[in-house]
Amino acid sequence: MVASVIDGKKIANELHVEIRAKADALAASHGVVPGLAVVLVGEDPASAVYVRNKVKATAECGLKSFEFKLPAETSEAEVLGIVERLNKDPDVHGILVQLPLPKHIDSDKVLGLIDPDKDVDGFHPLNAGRLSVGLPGFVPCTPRGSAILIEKVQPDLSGLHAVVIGRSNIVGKPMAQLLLQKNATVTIAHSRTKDLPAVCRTADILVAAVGRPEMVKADWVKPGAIVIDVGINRITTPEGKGKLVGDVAYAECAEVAGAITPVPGGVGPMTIACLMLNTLDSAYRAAGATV
Ligand SMILES: Nc1nc(=O)c2c([nH]1)NC[C@@H]1CN(c3ccc(C(=O)N[C@@H](CCC(=O)O)C(=O)O)cc3)C=[N+]21
Repeated sequence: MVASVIDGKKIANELHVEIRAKADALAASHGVVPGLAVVLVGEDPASAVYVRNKVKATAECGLKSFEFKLPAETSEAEVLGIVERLNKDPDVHGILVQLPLPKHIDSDKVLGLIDPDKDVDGFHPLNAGRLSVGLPGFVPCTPRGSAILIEKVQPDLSGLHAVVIGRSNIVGKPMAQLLLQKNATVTIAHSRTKDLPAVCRTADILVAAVGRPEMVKADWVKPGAIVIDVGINRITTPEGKGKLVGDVAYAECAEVAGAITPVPGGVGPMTIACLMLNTLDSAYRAAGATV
């Protein structure tokens, strides 16, 4: 079997068009332009692309973008102060504090201070709790984007087994919650899972979110399975060139899977589209308008 390629970039661009229309409608009806504030502390080379793509997407979607680029030695108190200001700013509907933060800053403290109603990353414990009990709230962007991709291929997950490799608060856990909400039978696997390849082979839907380049091999994949690759790893090829690869050995797994996301061009662009979507939702809620 040769897998169909799930084109995350195309689906993300289609979402941008829909978001643009809804943002323009909100501006016309309520005079409100959805605003996203991004706080960056220090220089993380991997985040440069992310920030660039985010700025491009906000423009495409007709959203306002507020950038706060702070030096690595910025104190925790200063970052907390900025978050407090953004919490109060009516032009800001979404706040994203880019992770990882420098070691001298307690990220739990910073994330916990973000107004849950502006927490477009969905990282605040209140939003994590809302997701786990099925209340409306912000869903983290990467799992939300991955769920949209899965739905395009397979709208009905009841009776299907989903295996999520990775148990992070940012991807693995919320991904599992979303799949459960959609009636999949869900296994969360991780580094201590016994015979991980065998567990993965039972998956109708396999989501890899571990941050290990090309860890998932062809013989881990059930023939016909949907494979979602959340990993974005920068590696150096034997020829000394930089290259972006996922957590899935793409070429060999594409020969076994039914559908698979590429890296780049898969989950990454969907993460950004969902950040736009969460910001749009937030602005609609703040304006008391219905999407
Ligand atoms: N508070 C917070 N929220 C985040 O969501 C967050 C974060 N911190 N810190 C950094 C990571 C990383 N991340 C990416 C999202 C999209 C692409 C992306 O668009 N990738 C494209 C292009 C990749 C490329 O060409 O380098 C793709 O996969 O096709 C990459 C990386 C979000 N993160």
